[in-house]
This record gives sequence, structure tokens and C-alpha cells, in this order.
Amino acid sequence: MLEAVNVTKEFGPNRALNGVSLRVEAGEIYCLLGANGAGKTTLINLFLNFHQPTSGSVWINGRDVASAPIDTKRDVAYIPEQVMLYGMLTGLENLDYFAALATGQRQPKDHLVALLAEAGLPADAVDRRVSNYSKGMRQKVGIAIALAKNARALLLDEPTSGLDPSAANEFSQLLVRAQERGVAILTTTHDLFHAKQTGTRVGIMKRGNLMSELDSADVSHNDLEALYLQHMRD
Ligand SMILES: Nc1ncnc2c1ncn2[C@@H]1O[C@H](COP(=O)(O)OP(=O)(O)OP(=O)(O)O)[C@@H](O)[C@H]1O
Repeated sequence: MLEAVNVTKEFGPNRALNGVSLRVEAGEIYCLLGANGAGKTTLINLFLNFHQPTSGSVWINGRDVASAPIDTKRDVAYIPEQVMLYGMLTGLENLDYFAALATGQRQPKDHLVALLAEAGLPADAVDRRVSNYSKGMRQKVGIAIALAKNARALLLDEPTSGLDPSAANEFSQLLVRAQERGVAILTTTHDLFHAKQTGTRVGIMKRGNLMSELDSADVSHNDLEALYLQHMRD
């Protein structure tokens, strides 16, 4: 479970988050929408302890990130927009390295290969250098690293940006599979369609404030778009 409690974050005179509270339960996909600079990435970064809140607190599985930064990091996997991998290594070698880094132990090769398959990486790519991978393939290695960690919470920052519709759809299905295993998922996106389609809940942010929260089942694509545009105009 991921929770932000009345979080404010200031960078000098700039208030990036203004008293934001939200909760993502196990088995939920919470999609954060908002214009550039709304504060979405800042919120994700607080959960990762990349920054600390100016006031308020962020919690992962009932533990305050500021008080237990190491333990909370173990419980969470993170997939950024650009998954950083070693281009000279193959997908399998990258997974081997980063999974060992995340878990403190190396995992058997057949298990790693199975994780890459589960993440949707084509079998003939497993032993190819990552420098030749497409963005979607790099994302899949990122997913496999997250799967290897077996984390109960997943944070994603614009994971589908730059993916073609078919790759984005494949990615969404992976998220749904993680959700079905009870993972709490918080993702930022600019893609309203993806938010409505994949998210169980949608939050709309504007200038550091969480303006609206909706259950995606309760809102049509058109209504979500209208609400989003209305917030952007106001
Ligand atoms: N490390 C930082 N130092 C100073 N200001 C920052 C820092 N990180 C973010 N900000 C500021 O905080 C505000 C929120 O930025 P943030 O990156 O969280 O927005 P965002 O909603 O993720 O935007 P985008 O959709 O463009 O990724 C912006 O005004 C940004 O300039």
C-alpha cells in the first residue's frame, strides 16, 4: 500500500506539491494525470526517497519512508520513463546484474529467462545487446527487474510515453497482471485513454494540488477528458 499524507514539497520558493493526500491499496492501479509541472514526478520521487517532503509524510506498506528509507525501498520497484540499462550487456545480463543489486542475491538463469518471457521480451532478444533494443524492449527488461524484486508496490513515471499503441497496450496488460497479484501500482501518465483503460483510480493534479480523484469504472472516456480539460482551463 502506498500513501501520501498531506504532503507539501517546496524547492526554494517553488511549491511543487501543496498538501497532497492519496492512497493506493494493494491490487489498485492509480493513474496520476496532470499538465507538465503539476507535481506528479515529485510525488513519485518522494516515495523513492529521492527527495524528502517539506511537510507531511509518505508511507509504503505502513512504514514511513523518511523513518525507514532502506526497508521501504525493498518493498517498492520503480520503472522510470527511460529505463537505464548497460548497452554493452544483453537483456539477460542486465537483468542478472540489476536483480542481484535489488535483492542482494543472484537468481538462477532459467528463472531470469522466465521473467524476461513473462515481461514479454521476445526470446531471440534475450541474449542480444541492449544497445540495439527499442524503447519498448528496454521497458520490458525494466518490468522483468521489477518482477525479480517481487515488490509489493510499483511506481512508474510515464511508462508508456513514446511506446507505439501495441507496445503500450502490452505494457498495460503487464500492469494488470501485477495488479491481479495484489501489487499496489502508482503511475503518472499524460495518456487519458491509458488512465481510463488500465487504471482502477485516476487522480488529476494541477500546480501541486490533487484536484479530483475518480474510480475509472464510474467515468466514461469523454467525461474524464472533459473533466481533465476543465481543470486545465480553470
Ligand atoms: N529537483 C528540483 N529542483 C527544483 N525544482 C524542481 C525539482 N523537481 C521538480 N521541480 C519543480 O517542481 C514542479 C513540479 O515538477 P514535476 O516534475 O513534479 O512535474 P510533473 O507533473 O511530473 O511534470 P511532467 O509532466 O512535465 O513530467 C515544477 O515546477 C518543477 O520545475
